[in-house]
Amino acid sequence: MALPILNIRLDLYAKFHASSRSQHQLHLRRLAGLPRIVGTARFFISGFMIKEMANTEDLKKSRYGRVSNKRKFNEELDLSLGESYNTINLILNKKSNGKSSPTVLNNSNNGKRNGFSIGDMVWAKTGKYPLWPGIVIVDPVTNKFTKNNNMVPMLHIYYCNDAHRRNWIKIKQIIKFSSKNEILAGNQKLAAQISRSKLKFKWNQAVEEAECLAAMNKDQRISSFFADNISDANSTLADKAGPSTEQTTPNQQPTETNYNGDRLLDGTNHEEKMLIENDSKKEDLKNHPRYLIPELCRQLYSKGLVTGTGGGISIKYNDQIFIAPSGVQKERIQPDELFVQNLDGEDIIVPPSEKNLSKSQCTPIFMCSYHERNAGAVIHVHSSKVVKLCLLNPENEVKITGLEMIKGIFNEQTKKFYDNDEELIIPIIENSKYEKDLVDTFKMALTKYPSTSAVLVRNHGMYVWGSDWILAKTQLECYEALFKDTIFKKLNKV
Ligand SMILES: CSC[C@@H](O)[C@@H](O)C(=O)COP(=O)(O)O
Ligand SMILES: [Zn+2]
Repeated sequence: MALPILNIRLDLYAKFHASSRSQHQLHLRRLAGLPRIVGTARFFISGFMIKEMANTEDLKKSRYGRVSNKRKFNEELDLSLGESYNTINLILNKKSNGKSSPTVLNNSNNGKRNGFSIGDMVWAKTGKYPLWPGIVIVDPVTNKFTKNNNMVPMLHIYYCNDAHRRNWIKIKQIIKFSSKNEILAGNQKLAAQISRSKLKFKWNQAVEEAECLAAMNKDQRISSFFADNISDANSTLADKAGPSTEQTTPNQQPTETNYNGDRLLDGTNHEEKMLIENDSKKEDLKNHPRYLIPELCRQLYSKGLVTGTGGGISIKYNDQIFIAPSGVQKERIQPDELFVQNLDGEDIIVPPSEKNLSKSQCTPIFMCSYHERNAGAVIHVHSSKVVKLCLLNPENEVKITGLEMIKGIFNEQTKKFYDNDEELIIPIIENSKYEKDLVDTFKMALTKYPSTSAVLVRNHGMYVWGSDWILAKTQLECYEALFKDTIFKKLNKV
């Protein structure tokens, strides 16, 4: 089984890349050759998966209320809360409520639709499946928990004991959750359907899970639900499909008949299909800044670029600016420790108050990059290569020629990547006591060097940005390689 799974994953990954049309990715393939780039990113993604798989063991041991893997617990919880901000109008108190969850700062209405709101336990009826328990949670793709489909109100439901599956359901097919005894007592048809259903065992487990979840408050419920379902997603691939298999992907809704045969039209069998769906959902989640920032910080730390609490990252996501906390070990950042603000600098979500965190001191520079350069992500690193290069280069700019990696740098003025025979000029600004005091000279450098995608700060490090986090990261890698070779050239006068 290991090989087919691996192939499906690599295939998914290849599809992900093939569908990417962004200019810089095409360019990078040209620059470095597809295998190398794919290899690097594959390493990144497979590393993530290996970690997830390793975590699964811990999670499996602990169903309900017994979350043994705190990191995964928090990641899942925080993502749902973070993403919910845009549209759900969730009221959460600005003050600490004593729970470890990020605080959504929003004072709009009560976020109910036909009496349902995020975190509500429900019974949902879909297709031929028996009434199935689930939770109302936002769709991670659209950030909404409710929508209209041809004027018909729908809710987005995640199902219990169904491998983290979800779909949109008409509200008229949903009722408030009640216990197993109550629902069966009032519904003889359901009792009969369950007794002869192949899904009987799975349904009973789902109900058991739902009853445990129903006893929790909404925050605990959502986090516990995701913690358990991650383990399910990895451990029950051979299970029969549950209720969500009719329309597991919001935009593309497979019909029931897709799942009736052993082998589907695209050549995959039922188990493979389930695996692909699970993986593609994880793909959505992995590209969320709540996952990306901690993950990228760990990678940068391992390269010595954000050590001793220095450096940081910010990513823009649907006009929300995610920012790492200040003065913490950057390789240990948890998803709930991120700050989220809008482009005007107003806080949207802040970490739990008991964590006593403050926003990165680099925030003014991050914001400057968003406003002045329409960046999608900004990375600040304390690069020893930058420090050395600035020592060897007292001018207020560094010029680099004749190196292949120049092709990985995007010229912000021409909107094209450099060619390797072009001269790359990167501005250097002087360091200051506080990061915020760099803003004026940083801005001046942006004006003076409209082509640049990085600013070096003497004796300190650099800021590098890109239209998205991938370009910010790959340019950082190219700059680091260029600086290493330029230092060598300067030292050896070649
Ligand atoms: C080692 S202290 C470094 C800080 O002064 C600053 O330069 C920095 O890069 C990190 O700022 P932070 O506020 O932790 O995000
Ligand atoms: Zn710094």
